[in-house]
Amino acid sequence: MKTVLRYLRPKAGIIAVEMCIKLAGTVVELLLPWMLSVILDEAVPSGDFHSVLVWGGLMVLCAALAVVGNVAANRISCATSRDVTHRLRGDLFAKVTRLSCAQEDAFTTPSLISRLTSDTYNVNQMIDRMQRLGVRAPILLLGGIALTLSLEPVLTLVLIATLPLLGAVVWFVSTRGVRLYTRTQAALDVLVRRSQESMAGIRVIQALSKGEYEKARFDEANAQVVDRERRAGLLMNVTNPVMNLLLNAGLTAVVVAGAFRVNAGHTQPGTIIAFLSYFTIILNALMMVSRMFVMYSKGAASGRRIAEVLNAPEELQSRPQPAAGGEEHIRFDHVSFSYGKVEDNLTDISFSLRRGETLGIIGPTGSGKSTILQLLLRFYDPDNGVISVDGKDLRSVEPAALHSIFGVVFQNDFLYADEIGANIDFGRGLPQERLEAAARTAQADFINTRAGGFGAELSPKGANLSGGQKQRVLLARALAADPDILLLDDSSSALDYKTDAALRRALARDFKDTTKIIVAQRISSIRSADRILVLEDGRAVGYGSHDELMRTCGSYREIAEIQMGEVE
Ligand SMILES: Nc1ncnc2c1ncn2[C@@H]1O[C@H](COP(=O)(O)OP(=O)(O)OP(=O)(O)O)[C@@H](O)[C@H]1O
Repeated sequence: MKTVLRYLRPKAGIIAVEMCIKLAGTVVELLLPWMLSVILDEAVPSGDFHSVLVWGGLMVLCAALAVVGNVAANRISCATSRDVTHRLRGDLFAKVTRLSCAQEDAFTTPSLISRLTSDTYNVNQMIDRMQRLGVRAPILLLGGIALTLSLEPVLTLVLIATLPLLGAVVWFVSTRGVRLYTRTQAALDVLVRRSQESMAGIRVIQALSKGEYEKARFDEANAQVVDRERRAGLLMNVTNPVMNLLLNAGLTAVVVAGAFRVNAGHTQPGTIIAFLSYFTIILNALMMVSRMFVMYSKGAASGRRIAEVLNAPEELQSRPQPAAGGEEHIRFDHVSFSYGKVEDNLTDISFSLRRGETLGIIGPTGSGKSTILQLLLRFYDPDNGVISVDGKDLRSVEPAALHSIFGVVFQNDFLYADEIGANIDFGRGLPQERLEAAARTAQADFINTRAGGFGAELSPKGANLSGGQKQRVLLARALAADPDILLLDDSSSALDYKTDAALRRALARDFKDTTKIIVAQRISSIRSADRILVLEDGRAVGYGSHDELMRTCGSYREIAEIQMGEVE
C-alpha cells in the first residue's frame, strides 16, 4: 500500500478539497432528520405555520446542497483515481520494460500482463471508493451516533450494543478478503498464460486437431478462477445480509423500546421518527464501510502485486568495472552462465571478434547458441568471466546505450499489425531511403511488388506474410539503423538457398564495418564467416574457420557431411 500511497501524494491538495466538499455535504445531510424532529415536535404542535415553512425550506436547501456537494466530490474522486492509475500503469509498464530477463522469468509474462491490467483496475476502484466513502461513511456513522445520543441517549445505547458485532464482521471480512483476492489474482495469471499459449499456438492446435485438449486445459484454469472468485464472492456476499440482520435486530429493539418510552411520556414521536432516520443512515454508513473493505481487500492484494514489480531491484543498472582492455570489438572471456543457477547452460566460452568480422555459431538445439546472444545483449549477466564490447565490460555500460549499437533478429521475432515501413522503422523516425536500402540488403524486394509497397498493412504477427518474407522484413528492421553489431538468430532458416546466398553477399558488401554474429543451423549460412564456434551442451567443441574446423572438429565435419556431403 505504501507504493500506491506514494502515487496519491501529489494529489493530496485536490483530495483535501474533495474531502472538504464531501464533509460539508455529509454534515448538511446529517442535519435533515434533526430538522424534521424540530418541525414535528415543536413547529407543528405549536401551530406555527411560518416556522414549518422556514424549517421545510431549510431542509430542501440542505438536501440540494448535499446532492451538489456529493456529485462534485464524486467527480473529483473519479478524476483523481483515473490520473493516479494512469501514472501507476505507465510507471509499471516502464518498469516491466526495464526488468532483467531473469526477473521476467521469475514474474512470468502472464502475471506481468494481469498486473498491468486487472491489478491496476482493482487499485483504481479502491482509490475511487476510498475517496467517495472514506469521508462520508465515518462522518455518517459517528455523526449519526452523536446526533442520536443528543436526541435519545437510552435508545442510542441499544444501537451501540450492536456495533462490536458489526466491527467483528468487518475485521473478519477484510483480513480474509485480502488473502482470497490474492489467490484469485494468481489464478487469473494462470488463465492469462493458458490463453496466451493457446492464441500463440492456434495454428498448431488446429493442424493437430488438439482443440479439445486445449479447451480442457483452458477450462481447468477457467474453473480455478471461477472457484476462487466464488470463495471470495461468498465471503463478500454473506457480509451485507449478516450486517443487515444485526442492524435489523437492533432496529426492532429500538422500535419496541421507543414505543414504551413514548407511551411513558419520556420522549416524543417526532424524536423517534428522527431517531429511526438516523438509524437508517447509520445502517447505510456501515454498509458503505463493508463495501469499502471489499474494495480495499481487492485493491490491497493488487497493490501488493504491483509494488512487487515496481520495487524490484534495477538489476541491469550499470556499475563501474575495471576496463577489460583489448583491441577487439567483441570479446567473451571464459564466460559461464546458468539460467536456474543449478547447472551451467554455458561453460567457459571464449571468443573474440575485431570490428567488421563475422562469427558463425552452430550446434544442436539447446546447446546455448541463443544464450550467447542474450548475454551479449546483457539480458542476463554471466556468472563467471567477462563480456566486453570495445574493451568495456558490459556491466559498466548503460543498457540503453548498449542496445543502441545492436541490430537484432531473434528466433520467432514479432511484427506489428501496422504498415511494412512502420515495422522496419520501429518508431526510430528513419528516413524512407534507409528503410528502402535496408530492405534491398535484406533481399526484401517483394515489398515493392506488393500492393501498397512499404505502406502495405500487415496482419497481427505478420500473419499475411510467408515465413521467408517475415524473416526478410525483420532483417530489414535490424539493418535499417546501420548497427555496429548485427545479431542474427536463425533468421534466414526460411529463405531458399539462393536468397540466403544473396543475403550473405549483400551483408558483406553493404555492412563491411558491422561486426556480425550469425546463429545458424545450416553450414552454408556461416561457412564464409571469419570464425565459427561449434557448441555442444553449452561447451565450445570447435572454434576456427570452416576449413580449420573441417580438419579439426569431428562434430562440425559430421554436420557438414549430413548437410552438404562435403568431406575434404
Ligand atoms: N529463460 C530460460 N530459463 C531457463 N532455461 C533456459 C532459458 N532459455 C534457455 N534455457 C535453457 O538453456 C539451454 C540453452 O538454450 P538456448 O536457447 O541458448 O539453445 P539454442 O542452442 O539456441 O537452441 P535452439 O537451436 O533450439 O534455438 C537449453 O537447455 C534451454 O533449455
